[in-house]
Amino acid sequence: MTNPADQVPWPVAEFEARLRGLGARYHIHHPFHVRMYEGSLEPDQIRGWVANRYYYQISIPLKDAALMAKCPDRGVRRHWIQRIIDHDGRTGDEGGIEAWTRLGEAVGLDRETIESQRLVLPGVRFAVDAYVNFVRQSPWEEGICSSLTELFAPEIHQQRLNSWPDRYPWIESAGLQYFRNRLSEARRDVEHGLAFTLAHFNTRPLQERALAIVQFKLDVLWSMLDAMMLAYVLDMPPYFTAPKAP
Ligand SMILES: O=C(O)c1cc(C(=O)O)c2c(n1)C(=O)C(=O)c1cc(C(=O)O)[nH]c1-2
Repeated sequence: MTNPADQVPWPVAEFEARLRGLGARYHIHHPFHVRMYEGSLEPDQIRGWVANRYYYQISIPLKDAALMAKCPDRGVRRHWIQRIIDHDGRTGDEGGIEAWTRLGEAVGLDRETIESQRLVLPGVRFAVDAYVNFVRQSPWEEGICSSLTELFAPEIHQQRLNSWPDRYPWIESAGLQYFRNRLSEARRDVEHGLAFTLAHFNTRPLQERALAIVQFKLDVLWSMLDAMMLAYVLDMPPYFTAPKAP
């Protein structure tokens, strides 16, 4: 039998604290990310990360467009459209995907290699696609909730800005502009996404659903780094044990 106390919604402050508590599982704690922060990654490992994360960057506007396409609320769309502009850019402000590509060039990748997606690992592709497909298939309100890992993103961008210049002095500082831009963009996005989630997910089952959605998104981010850890740190890229093609 369910306990009626389990059906009472958490007060908003407690719900918010539970959402924020999921930060303990953010990919900032993944061993690949810890190595990156500590400065112990080799240039090729940094290049692998940037080339793989490119796939996340180009998928985010597809995810945001899918959400907008089914959102009947004009006020929400007015907020959400800014996310697409942030990544795709406009004339005179080339946006996040271009800034990420410049980060790729600053770490020694050429544009063609990044844009070809040749270095994207299957595990990263599957994880990112799972996020886009989740938003395609779910109610738009759940799509908004799934962006809430961005609560924890300013800290991770700031950590990179603090550590990379000392630990990876071979990377030109101009290449880090993406992280600088995201500090304010992520804060603004999450203010809206969090206020919406706290108001909309207002019964206990909905609140529990919201926590499960954010956990799913944490799984996406963690799994991306698992694939990179295996390929670039543990030297076990896909098919490394498979017989060579004749
Ligand atoms: O570098 C990171 O660790 C990181 C994480 C996340 C995130 O938490 O999903 C995003 C970003 N960066 C990011 O730059 C970004 O534009 C972004 C958009 C979203 C989203 O779910 O809509 N997450 C993130």
